[in-house]
Amino acid sequence: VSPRAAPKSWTIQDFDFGRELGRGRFGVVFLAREKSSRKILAIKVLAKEQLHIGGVIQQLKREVEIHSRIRHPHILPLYATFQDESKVYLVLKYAPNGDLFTRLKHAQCGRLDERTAARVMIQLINAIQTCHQHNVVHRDIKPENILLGNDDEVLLADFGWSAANVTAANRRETLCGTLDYLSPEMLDGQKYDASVDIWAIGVLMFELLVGKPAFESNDQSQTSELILNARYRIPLFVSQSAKDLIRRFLKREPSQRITLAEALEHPWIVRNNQERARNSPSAAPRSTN
Ligand SMILES: COCCOc1ccc2cc1OCC(=O)N(C)CCCNCc1c[nH]c3ncnc(c13)N2
Repeated sequence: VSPRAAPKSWTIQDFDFGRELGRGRFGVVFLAREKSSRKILAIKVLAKEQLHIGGVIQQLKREVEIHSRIRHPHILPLYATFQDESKVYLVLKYAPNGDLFTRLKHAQCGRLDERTAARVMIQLINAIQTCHQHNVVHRDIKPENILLGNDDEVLLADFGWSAANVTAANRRETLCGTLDYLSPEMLDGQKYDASVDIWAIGVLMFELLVGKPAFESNDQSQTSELILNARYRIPLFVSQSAKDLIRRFLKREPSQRITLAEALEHPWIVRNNQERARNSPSAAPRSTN
């Protein structure tokens, strides 16, 4: 029996690099084409020096191990990794419609209509449910990490934080970004579990429908205060059904939060994801007026 071919290890010579797609905490993502297959891809380039300073080498190893293990239609596939003396390269599927953060920024009044938001939510909930079934807590659900493939299919990226059991303290320091998605229990350094992702999904749902995160304010201590008291206001233009679901995600007490399975049954999700029956014989006769 011929020995199993060892998976080919790539070098940067195997790729033509294109434009920069975006910058994350520790890396830059480029559009790229693999030379022999001419396949279009995304390559995230991480500087070892930065990773070492950030003390996230172990985390990245765990991220890669998780990412190559979990396959799901709404989780961005990680095809391969390779490195040279100063960089680590992640070879990923290319999401041609960018990320949700950019999409929101350019959307009409910075928010999505309820039907579009519900279609994003159902895919995201399914992706997070799969992570939880693999005992992985994502921990960094936010619009920048939600990519859009063809016809707005959701592709969840960056399990960068899923590895660490970072305590809230050093997470706050290392988290140069926003506190907006942190759950109350993470903020006040209590032990936490997968329900931190359910909280974050609630913050995301609020942001898709309102155009800004639920606890946004002009300084971090005010944001922390609002999160710790689960204090937020949903504007009047949000439907009652959507309001109800947001409230069930954003319960201060983790054990009281709606489960992902229950969320998939919520009327707001079900109603907004029903394929509109188009003149199919079973469709109820449309009123003629
Ligand atoms: C440890 O890292 C694990 C992998 O993390 C990522 C893989 C791929 C990513 C983004 C990832 O993390 C988040 C991040 O780097 N940004 C927020 C900046 C770039 C935003 N995406 C831009 C983008 C547009 N079309 C894309 N097609 C595929 N991947 C993309 C993008 N980005």
